[in-house]
Amino acid sequence: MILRLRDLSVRLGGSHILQGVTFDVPPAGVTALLGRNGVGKTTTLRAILGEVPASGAVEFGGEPVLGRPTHKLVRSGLGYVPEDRCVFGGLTVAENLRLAVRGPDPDYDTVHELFPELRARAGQRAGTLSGGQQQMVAIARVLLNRNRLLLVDEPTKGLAPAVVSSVAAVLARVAEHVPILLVEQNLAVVRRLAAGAVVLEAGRVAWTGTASDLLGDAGRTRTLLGVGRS
Ligand SMILES: Nc1ncnc2c1ncn2[C@@H]1O[C@H](COP(=O)(O)OP(=O)(O)OP(=O)(O)O)[C@@H](O)[C@H]1O
Repeated sequence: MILRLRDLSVRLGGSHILQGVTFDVPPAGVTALLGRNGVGKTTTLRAILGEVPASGAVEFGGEPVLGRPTHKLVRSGLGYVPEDRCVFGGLTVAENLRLAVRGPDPDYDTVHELFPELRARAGQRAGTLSGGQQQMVAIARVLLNRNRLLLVDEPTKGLAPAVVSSVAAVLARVAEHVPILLVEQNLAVVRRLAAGAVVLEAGRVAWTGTASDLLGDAGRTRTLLGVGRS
């Protein structure tokens, strides 16, 4: 397993947000982290990254990492694509990418192959890009560096269907080389990308299994996620 969470608990603002989250992420493919709004998916990613104080245990690549500073985790190969994308709107696409480079040998080949449009728009200010193009910048940024795991938070949120499909296609290609823990509300995207699924409910793991077992059972999907088949 590339990532193991054991009894992860987070208290924020007087609320017990994560109440003992335990699951594993295998070293290949996409694992979906699912659940209704507000169950603690983003908080789980942020706790793994050390962005919020947490108790319990997190093992990344076999090493205990809970409490390690975020920048050290990122440097050790944990890539994060946050939900709000966090591109620097006043800087160009090329500058946004350059700022993300960590090592001496950034992988621009992969980035240019996956995102030819970003090369064409290298001089455009990122703030003037569409939401989908900004998401591409956010994903491209982590791919410049070698990662052992990517945490990707709702990459298709707010995007038009055709753009959702291109983001999913890019993530499918990325997942051929690096495992992804993916928070995603769009179940068609989950069905297309994810092998495993972990469902949170009120700060706990309510279900784990294969994505096809989850999504192939309309009753289970409705009970756990509050939605019908998409
Ligand atoms: N810094 C904070 N202080 C207090 N409460 C917080 C804080 N951050 C998150 N929460 C609360 O923790 C709960 C879980 O939030 P989180 O963003 O992890 O949920 P989520 O499953 O990612 O939701 P969504 O699908 O809506 O993005 C929510 O009730 C949220 O309001």
